[in-house]
Amino acid sequence: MPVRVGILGATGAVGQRFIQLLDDHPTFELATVTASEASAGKTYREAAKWRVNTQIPDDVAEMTVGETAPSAVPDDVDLLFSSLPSGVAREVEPAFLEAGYVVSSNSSNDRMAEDVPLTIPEINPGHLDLIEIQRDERGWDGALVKNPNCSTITMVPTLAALDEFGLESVQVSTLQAVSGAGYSGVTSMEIIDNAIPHIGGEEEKMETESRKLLGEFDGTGIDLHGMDVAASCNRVPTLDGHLENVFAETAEDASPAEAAEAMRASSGVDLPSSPEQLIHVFEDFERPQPRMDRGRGDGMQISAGGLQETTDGLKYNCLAHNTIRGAAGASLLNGELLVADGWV
Ligand SMILES: NC(=O)C1=CN([C@@H]2O[C@H](COP(=O)(O)OP(=O)(O)OC[C@H]3O[C@@H](n4cnc5c(N)ncnc54)[C@H](OP(=O)(O)O)[C@@H]3O)[C@@H](O)[C@H]2O)C=CC1
Ligand SMILES: N[C@@H](CC(=O)OP(=O)(O)O)C(=O)O
Repeated sequence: MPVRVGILGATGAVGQRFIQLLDDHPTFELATVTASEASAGKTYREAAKWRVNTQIPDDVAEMTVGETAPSAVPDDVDLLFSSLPSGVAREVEPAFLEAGYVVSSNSSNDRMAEDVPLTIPEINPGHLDLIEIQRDERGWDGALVKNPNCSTITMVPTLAALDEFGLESVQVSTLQAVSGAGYSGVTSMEIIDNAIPHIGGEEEKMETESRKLLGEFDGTGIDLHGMDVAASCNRVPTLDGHLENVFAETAEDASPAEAAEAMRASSGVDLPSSPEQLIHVFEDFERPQPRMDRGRGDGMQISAGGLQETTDGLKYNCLAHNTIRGAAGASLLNGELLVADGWV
């Protein structure tokens, strides 16, 4: 039996990626789409300014967009994906949880809440057990699970691999694609022939979310990883794919070859959207590059390269597709884990 799913905020940039990724999904069947009051009542084709590089699936194009309220979602929908602006999500997600829905959300609100799992299925699937605590504390039957920020999720799988040598500190500088800011986020006059050395809130997200993702669940909560993380975030004129330069210090010395081996050993998990190998490591120092490598593993694989020793540790580059592995694909994969683990 397929799992019937819905998308909250389905007309937006990330919502469109959800629709693309759900087309022909082996277990999920898209049953409902919601957006703002301005879109509700229109067909999806009328409401969405479609920007993804595949056609709108015919059945979705003719769906009527619903209001983003539990009363507008059919009772037989088992799982909701949320790609609402975070201010909106903060207000409306609780209503869905109180109504008993399981929500896999990409929006940044509540990612650091103590009772909300922030998960990457290949890295910290056990954190889903926080749902029991969440339900006890909040008194709802639903469940809220978040995926991390797109820049955080690009780096964390590589850090998880290096943690076998005892991660102590990480510095990272990002080169983030314009799609991360949304379709109207930066104007062409701002970004062409330019780079912007600030993305509001992004550095703090990388510094905090990475410690939660690599933290230990002790049965009552998450003990944050003890590493220090410092991030510097930059917007550059690429369309999709965040490239990051990472400097890492570990307690035990790791050579570039040992670090590459640890990264290559990071495997995917047995879920439809997980790649077979989580991290592809290039020997070629000119890779990874956004245009050439963001599509690896259908946009779900992390790429790394340029591994070298520094006086204090290692440096390397990593890359991921920010709207697939960094957004819709990450939520979808969390949804697959929720089903596999029996939460849906
Ligand atoms: N763009 C990206 O690459 C990434 C985005 N994110 C996060 O994902 C979320 C969505 O981003 P993105 O898709 O770019 O945003 P968009 O602005 O493109 O889309 C927002 C969606 O939410 C709906 N919406 C807006 N206001 C309301 C409201 N008051 N009530 C109900 N629905 C509403 C919109 O509907 P309508 O069309 O009717 O206005 C639309 O469907 C954000 O939290 C963002 O920070 C995370 C990682 C990457
Ligand atoms: N801030 C990210 C995209 C984003 O919306 O992140 P978050 O999911 O943390 O809100 C970027 O600009 O590339």
